Amino acid sequence: MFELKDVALLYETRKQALAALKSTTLKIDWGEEIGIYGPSGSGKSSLLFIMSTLKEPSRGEVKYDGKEITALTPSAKAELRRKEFGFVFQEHFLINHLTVRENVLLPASDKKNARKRLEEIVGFLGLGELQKRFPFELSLGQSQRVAIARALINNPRVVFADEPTASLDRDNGQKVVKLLRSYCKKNSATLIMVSHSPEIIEGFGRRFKVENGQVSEVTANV
Ligand SMILES: Nc1ncnc2c1ncn2[C@@H]1O[C@H](COP(=O)(O)OP(=O)(O)OP(=O)(O)O)[C@@H](O)[C@H]1O
Repeated sequence: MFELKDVALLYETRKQALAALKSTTLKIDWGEEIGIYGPSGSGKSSLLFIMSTLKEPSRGEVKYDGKEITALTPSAKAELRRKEFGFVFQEHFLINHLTVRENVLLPASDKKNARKRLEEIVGFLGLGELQKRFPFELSLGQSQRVAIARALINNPRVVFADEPTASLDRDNGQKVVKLLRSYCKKNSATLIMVSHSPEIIEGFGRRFKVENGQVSEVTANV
Protein backbone atom coordinates (compact mmCIF):
# COMPACT_ATOMS: atom_id res chain seq x y z
CA MET A 1 0.00 0.00 0.00
CA PHE A 2 3.00 2.28 0.48
CA GLU A 3 5.47 2.16 -2.35
CA LEU A 4 8.52 4.41 -2.29
CA LYS A 5 10.77 4.57 -5.33
CA ASP A 6 14.10 6.37 -5.22
CA VAL A 7 12.81 8.84 -2.64
CA ALA A 8 15.28 11.41 -1.30
CA LEU A 9 15.07 14.54 0.82
CA LEU A 10 17.78 17.15 0.40
CA TYR A 11 18.27 20.40 2.25
CA GLU A 12 20.36 23.19 0.83
CA THR A 13 21.81 25.15 3.71
CA ARG A 14 24.02 28.19 3.16
CA LYS A 15 27.15 26.16 3.78
CA GLN A 16 26.32 22.75 2.33
CA ALA A 17 23.76 20.40 0.85
CA LEU A 18 22.51 17.81 3.29
CA ALA A 19 20.76 14.55 2.40
CA ALA A 20 18.31 14.02 5.27
CA LEU A 21 17.14 10.94 3.37
CA LYS A 22 19.22 9.22 0.71
CA SER A 23 17.70 7.27 -2.19
CA THR A 24 15.09 5.01 -0.58
CA THR A 25 13.02 2.30 -2.24
CA LEU A 26 10.65 0.18 -0.18
CA LYS A 27 7.20 -1.37 -0.06
CA ILE A 28 4.85 -1.71 2.88
CA ASP A 29 1.69 -3.82 2.81
CA TRP A 30 -1.65 -3.28 4.51
CA GLY A 31 -1.65 -4.23 8.15
CA GLU A 32 2.11 -4.46 8.54
CA GLU A 33 3.81 -3.38 11.74
CA ILE A 34 6.82 -1.26 10.86
CA GLY A 35 9.46 -0.11 13.32
CA ILE A 36 12.02 2.49 12.24
CA TYR A 37 14.99 3.18 14.49
CA GLY A 38 18.31 4.96 14.37
CA PRO A 39 20.28 7.72 16.09
CA SER A 40 19.21 11.34 16.43
CA GLY A 41 19.33 13.25 13.14
CA SER A 42 19.61 10.07 11.04
CA GLY A 43 16.47 10.76 8.96
CA LYS A 44 13.76 8.69 10.69
CA SER A 45 11.23 11.50 10.99
CA SER A 46 11.98 12.58 7.42
CA LEU A 47 10.94 9.13 6.23
CA LEU A 48 7.77 9.13 8.34
CA PHE A 49 6.89 12.69 7.31
CA ILE A 50 7.33 11.89 3.61
CA MET A 51 5.09 8.81 3.79
CA SER A 52 2.43 10.73 5.68
CA THR A 53 2.55 13.72 3.24
CA LEU A 54 3.76 16.14 5.92
CA LYS A 55 6.96 16.67 3.91
CA GLU A 56 7.51 16.58 0.18
CA PRO A 57 10.54 14.62 -1.06
CA SER A 58 13.09 16.36 -3.27
CA ARG A 59 12.80 13.49 -5.69
CA GLY A 60 11.20 10.09 -6.15
CA GLU A 61 7.76 8.59 -6.09
CA VAL A 62 5.52 7.86 -3.13
CA LYS A 63 2.43 5.76 -3.78
CA TYR A 64 -0.29 5.11 -1.25
CA ASP A 65 -3.06 2.67 -2.14
CA GLY A 66 -1.83 2.67 -5.74
CA LYS A 67 -1.90 6.46 -6.14
CA GLU A 68 1.00 8.88 -6.32
CA ILE A 69 0.60 11.27 -3.37
CA THR A 70 3.54 13.67 -3.60
CA ALA A 71 1.83 15.77 -6.29
CA LEU A 72 -1.51 16.16 -4.49
CA THR A 73 -2.64 19.69 -3.63
CA PRO A 74 -2.21 20.73 0.02
CA SER A 75 -5.95 20.39 0.61
CA ALA A 76 -6.07 16.91 -0.96
CA LYS A 77 -3.16 15.92 1.29
CA ALA A 78 -4.97 17.29 4.32
CA GLU A 79 -8.08 15.34 3.36
CA LEU A 80 -6.07 12.14 2.92
CA ARG A 81 -4.45 12.60 6.34
CA ARG A 82 -7.78 13.31 8.03
CA LYS A 83 -9.55 10.33 6.47
CA GLU A 84 -6.87 7.67 6.42
CA PHE A 85 -4.05 8.51 8.84
CA GLY A 86 -3.71 8.89 12.59
CA PHE A 87 -0.73 10.69 14.15
CA VAL A 88 0.94 10.34 17.53
CA PHE A 89 4.00 12.44 18.32
CA GLN A 90 6.44 12.73 21.19
CA GLU A 91 4.44 15.65 22.57
CA HIS A 92 0.72 15.19 22.96
CA PHE A 93 -0.32 18.64 21.61
CA LEU A 94 -3.59 18.63 23.54
CA ILE A 95 -5.53 21.88 23.80
CA ASN A 96 -5.48 22.98 27.41
CA HIS A 97 -8.82 24.79 27.52
CA LEU A 98 -10.73 21.82 26.08
CA THR A 99 -11.71 18.75 28.10
CA VAL A 100 -10.37 15.29 27.31
CA ARG A 101 -13.63 14.48 25.57
CA GLU A 102 -13.53 17.66 23.48
CA ASN A 103 -9.89 17.12 22.56
CA VAL A 104 -10.61 13.60 21.34
CA LEU A 105 -13.68 14.66 19.35
CA LEU A 106 -11.95 17.64 17.74
CA PRO A 107 -10.82 15.94 14.50
CA ALA A 108 -13.88 13.64 14.23
CA SER A 109 -15.06 13.69 10.62
CA ASP A 110 -18.32 11.84 11.19
CA LYS A 111 -19.84 13.87 14.02
CA LYS A 112 -22.99 11.73 14.08
CA ASN A 113 -21.22 8.50 14.90
CA ALA A 114 -18.36 10.11 16.79
CA ARG A 115 -19.94 9.74 20.24
CA LYS A 116 -20.32 5.99 19.86
CA ARG A 117 -16.78 5.77 18.58
CA LEU A 118 -15.60 7.94 21.50
CA GLU A 119 -17.08 5.49 24.02
CA GLU A 120 -15.34 2.59 22.29
CA ILE A 121 -12.01 4.32 22.08
CA VAL A 122 -11.90 5.75 25.62
CA GLY A 123 -12.91 2.33 26.91
CA PHE A 124 -10.11 0.70 24.94
CA LEU A 125 -7.57 3.21 26.23
CA GLY A 126 -8.84 3.19 29.83
CA LEU A 127 -9.80 6.87 29.79
CA GLY A 128 -13.45 6.53 30.79
CA GLU A 129 -13.05 8.32 34.13
CA LEU A 130 -11.02 11.17 32.72
CA GLN A 131 -13.35 12.49 30.04
CA LYS A 132 -14.31 15.69 31.86
CA ARG A 133 -10.81 16.60 32.96
CA PHE A 134 -8.59 19.17 31.30
CA PRO A 135 -5.14 18.26 29.94
CA PHE A 136 -3.38 20.15 32.75
CA GLU A 137 -5.07 17.79 35.20
CA LEU A 138 -3.52 14.69 33.63
CA SER A 139 -0.24 12.84 34.01
CA LEU A 140 2.03 12.58 30.97
CA GLY A 141 1.07 8.95 30.39
CA GLN A 142 -2.63 9.81 30.56
CA SER A 143 -2.11 12.78 28.22
CA GLN A 144 -0.40 10.58 25.68
CA ARG A 145 -3.28 8.10 25.84
CA VAL A 146 -5.71 10.98 25.16
CA ALA A 147 -3.56 11.97 22.17
CA ILE A 148 -3.81 8.37 20.97
CA ALA A 149 -7.59 8.42 21.37
CA ARG A 150 -7.68 11.60 19.25
CA ALA A 151 -5.48 9.92 16.63
CA LEU A 152 -7.81 6.92 16.50
CA ILE A 153 -11.19 8.69 16.53
CA ASN A 154 -11.56 8.46 12.74
CA ASN A 155 -10.56 4.80 12.66
CA PRO A 156 -7.37 5.37 10.65
CA ARG A 157 -6.05 2.75 8.25
CA VAL A 158 -2.49 3.86 8.98
CA VAL A 159 -1.11 5.01 12.34
CA PHE A 160 2.09 7.07 12.28
CA ALA A 161 3.84 7.33 15.63
CA ASP A 162 6.96 9.47 15.91
CA GLU A 163 8.80 8.76 19.18
CA PRO A 164 5.49 8.30 21.04
CA THR A 165 7.24 7.06 24.18
CA ALA A 166 10.04 9.62 24.37
CA SER A 167 8.50 11.75 27.11
CA LEU A 168 7.24 8.79 29.17
CA ASP A 169 8.74 6.50 31.78
CA ARG A 170 9.36 2.87 30.85
CA ASP A 171 6.01 1.52 32.07
CA ASN A 172 3.92 4.16 30.39
CA GLY A 173 6.04 3.90 27.25
CA GLN A 174 5.44 0.17 27.04
CA LYS A 175 1.73 0.69 27.63
CA VAL A 176 1.52 3.19 24.77
CA VAL A 177 3.32 0.86 22.34
CA LYS A 178 1.10 -2.04 23.41
CA LEU A 179 -2.07 0.00 22.86
CA LEU A 180 -0.98 1.18 19.42
CA ARG A 181 -0.02 -2.34 18.37
CA SER A 182 -3.22 -3.80 19.70
CA TYR A 183 -5.42 -1.19 17.93
CA CYS A 184 -3.63 -1.90 14.64
CA LYS A 185 -3.90 -5.68 15.01
CA LYS A 186 -7.59 -5.51 15.87
CA ASN A 187 -8.41 -3.20 12.99
CA SER A 188 -5.92 -4.54 10.41
CA ALA A 189 -4.39 -1.06 10.35
CA THR A 190 -0.79 -0.41 9.40
CA LEU A 191 1.49 0.85 12.17
CA ILE A 192 4.57 2.90 11.33
CA MET A 193 6.53 3.77 14.44
CA VAL A 194 9.77 5.70 14.78
CA SER A 195 12.04 5.41 17.79
CA HIS A 196 15.68 6.15 18.54
CA SER A 197 15.79 2.87 20.45
CA PRO A 198 15.59 -0.60 18.89
CA GLU A 199 14.13 -1.90 22.18
CA ILE A 200 10.89 0.00 21.70
CA ILE A 201 10.17 -1.67 18.37
CA GLU A 202 11.31 -5.13 19.42
CA GLY A 203 9.03 -7.84 18.03
CA PHE A 204 7.63 -5.63 15.27
CA GLY A 205 6.81 -7.44 12.03
CA ARG A 206 9.42 -5.48 10.08
CA ARG A 207 12.20 -3.17 11.23
CA PHE A 208 14.21 -0.58 9.37
CA LYS A 209 17.40 1.02 10.52
CA VAL A 210 18.21 4.58 9.46
CA GLU A 211 21.78 5.80 9.60
CA ASN A 212 22.98 8.99 8.06
CA GLY A 213 19.96 9.16 5.74
CA GLN A 214 20.40 5.56 4.60
CA VAL A 215 17.48 3.20 5.22
CA SER A 216 18.06 -0.53 5.47
CA GLU A 217 15.77 -3.35 6.51
CA VAL A 218 16.92 -5.39 9.47
CA THR A 219 16.32 -9.10 9.28
CA ALA A 220 18.37 -10.38 12.21
CA ASN A 221 17.55 -9.74 15.88
CA VAL A 222 18.75 -6.35 17.11
N1 LIG B 1 14.24 22.19 7.66
C1 LIG B 1 15.45 21.65 7.70
N2 LIG B 1 16.52 22.30 7.16
C2 LIG B 1 17.76 21.75 7.16
N3 LIG B 1 18.05 20.54 7.68
C3 LIG B 1 17.02 19.85 8.24
C4 LIG B 1 15.68 20.36 8.27
N4 LIG B 1 14.89 19.45 8.88
C5 LIG B 1 15.70 18.41 9.22
N5 LIG B 1 16.96 18.64 8.84
C6 LIG B 1 18.13 17.74 9.01
O1 LIG B 1 17.83 16.50 8.40
C7 LIG B 1 18.44 15.42 9.11
C8 LIG B 1 17.40 14.35 9.41
O2 LIG B 1 16.42 14.88 10.31
P1 LIG B 1 15.28 13.97 10.93
O3 LIG B 1 14.40 14.86 11.76
O4 LIG B 1 14.64 13.19 9.86
O5 LIG B 1 16.10 12.99 11.88
P2 LIG B 1 15.63 12.00 13.04
O6 LIG B 1 16.38 10.72 12.84
O7 LIG B 1 14.14 11.92 13.06
O8 LIG B 1 16.16 12.74 14.33
P3 LIG B 1 15.61 12.80 15.85
O9 LIG B 1 15.65 11.39 16.37
O10 LIG B 1 16.58 13.68 16.55
O11 LIG B 1 14.22 13.36 15.77
C9 LIG B 1 19.07 16.04 10.35
O12 LIG B 1 20.46 16.18 10.13
C10 LIG B 1 18.39 17.40 10.47
O13 LIG B 1 19.26 18.35 11.06
